[in-house]
Amino acid sequence: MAAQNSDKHRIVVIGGGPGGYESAIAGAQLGADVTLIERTGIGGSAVLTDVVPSKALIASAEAAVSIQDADELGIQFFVRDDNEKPRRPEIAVNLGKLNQRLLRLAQNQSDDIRRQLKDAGVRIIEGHGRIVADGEVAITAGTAGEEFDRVEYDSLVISVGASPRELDSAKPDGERILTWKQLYDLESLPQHLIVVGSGVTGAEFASAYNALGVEVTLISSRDRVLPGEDTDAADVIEEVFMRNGMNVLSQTRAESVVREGDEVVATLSDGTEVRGTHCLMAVGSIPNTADLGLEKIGVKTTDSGHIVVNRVARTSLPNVYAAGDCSDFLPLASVASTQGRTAVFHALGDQVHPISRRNVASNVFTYPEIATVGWQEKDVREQIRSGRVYKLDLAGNPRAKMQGFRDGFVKLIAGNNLGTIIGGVIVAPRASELLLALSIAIEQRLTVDEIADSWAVYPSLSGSMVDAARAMHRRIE
Ligand SMILES: Cc1cc2nc3c(=O)[nH]c(=O)nc-3n(C[C@H](O)[C@H](O)[C@H](O)COP(=O)(O)OP(=O)(O)OC[C@H]3O[C@@H](n4cnc5c(N)ncnc54)[C@H](O)[C@@H]3O)c2cc1C
Ligand SMILES: NC(=O)c1ccc[n+]([C@@H]2O[C@H](COP(=O)([O-])OP(=O)(O)OC[C@H]3O[C@@H](n4cnc5c(N)ncnc54)[C@H](O)[C@@H]3O)[C@@H](O)[C@H]2O)c1
Repeated sequence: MAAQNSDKHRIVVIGGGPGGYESAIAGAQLGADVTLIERTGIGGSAVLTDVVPSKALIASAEAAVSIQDADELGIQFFVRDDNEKPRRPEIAVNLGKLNQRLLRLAQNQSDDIRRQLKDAGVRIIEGHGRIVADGEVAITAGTAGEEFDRVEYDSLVISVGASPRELDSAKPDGERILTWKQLYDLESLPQHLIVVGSGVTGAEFASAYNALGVEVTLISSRDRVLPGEDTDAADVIEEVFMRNGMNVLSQTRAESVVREGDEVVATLSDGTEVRGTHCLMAVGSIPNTADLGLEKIGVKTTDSGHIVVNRVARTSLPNVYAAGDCSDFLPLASVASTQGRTAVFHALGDQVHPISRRNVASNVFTYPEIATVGWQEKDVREQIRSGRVYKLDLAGNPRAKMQGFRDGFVKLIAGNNLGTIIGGVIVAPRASELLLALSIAIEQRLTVDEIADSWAVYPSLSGSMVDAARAMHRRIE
């Protein structure tokens, strides 16, 4: 049994991703005795295989886009041949080097988090945690290995994340048929990448590989890509994808994906075959809750295996919390860490702000990006929330023109009466950096007139938010 200090509140955290490490650090900060159990690597999938490497890949893709777009801004690249004649240079993507950089970044971040946990006084145990009784977790070497330790808890935080969903008819082989975690093993760019699934994961990778010069076919089971996003925003992204030569196949499912030598063959629901050199399966995730012993203590889960939590991340048991992708809240790294902190504050009797699903900000890192917060136009149209909507295209924004940005918009959603901002969508390069103003407006219940009276720099993309707010002004009767 690990040496715990039973004079203190003992918190055990299973899983070392954003949900887990944030809760562990918060617990230690508040004076608890904290043990964190992690079976793969500190930082979790978020740091090691999902958020960090994918966003670093997207940074490289953005560099490639800047090179492609430079010509329009009058910047040309050339080399002189032996006769001093200018020629266009070849631009090559060294995927091996690029991937090494991403993995190095991920490992550095994991090391930083481990240091933070150690400095905070968190006990880290490497192994697979499994609940054996109310108040007790056993640790084994790997999922099927020998038990080598036990820890006791007053409060338990489960933050075990999720794993890529696999289809029996399209099993990843790690070489040609890949999950997003296996993409980083590629040494050179695929000639033709088939992406199955046009949710956020599929769309982000399709966008990035397309920008890196890869032929991409995106198989989307819905009417349009990104079915969960604002429809105007999804339309912009689909249009940009197609303009950039991506083959988008909508309203069709990949029934199977198999390997034929150096090719992969995806068979669609109508029997059509799509041939490529590689296939990325991006068909969603399943929570890692199956082999955790939840049934031993009666923690309630949904049919999909997600742990049911309330707004302070508490499960059906008063001393058990769940944070992140294994819970039935939103699968975002930012949400996981907020849930983790909230859980521990609640367990230790500190001040708690229950999380409001509606106010969570999110971003799709395609090119351009889609940043979203608050109520959406769909909610207004379906009369779930009353309000009015105004959309202003970026094409008229002076800064956008200067920078050569053609695609995108700002959409504000405001209450009918006072014009209080209740939601918004920004589609623009780096929209993620512009969204905070809208998040603050929503949290602080600012009105369109208060945004309209705020100063934006001229020229700036954020000026479009002020312009949209001005257009929404109504005379107060
Ligand atoms: C490709 C991709 C890109 C993404 N990009 C973004 C983004 O840009 N922004 C954003 O906000 N979100 C993004 N997400 C979502 C984000 O990755 C998740 O929401 C986040 O990882 C959730 O954190 P977590 O702590 O719940 O789980 P994880 O990060 O998955 O960590 C869980 C950890 O628990 C460990 N574990 C599991 N079971 C056990 C056990 N029994 N014992 C011990 N350890 C265990 C695992 O090894 C893992 O390390 C992305 C997701 C994907 C797939
Ligand atoms: N930038 C970010 O913050 C970011 C990035 C990636 C993921 N995420 C998080 O992860 C969540 C999950 O996103 P996701 O894209 O991984 O999964 P998802 O479940 O949202 O999307 C998977 C898509 O694949 C489709 N699909 C399933 N089987 C198919 C088949 N056989 N053929 C064709 N299509 C098929 C589904 O209809 C669905 O639209 C997101 O909601 C988001 O919260 C966030």
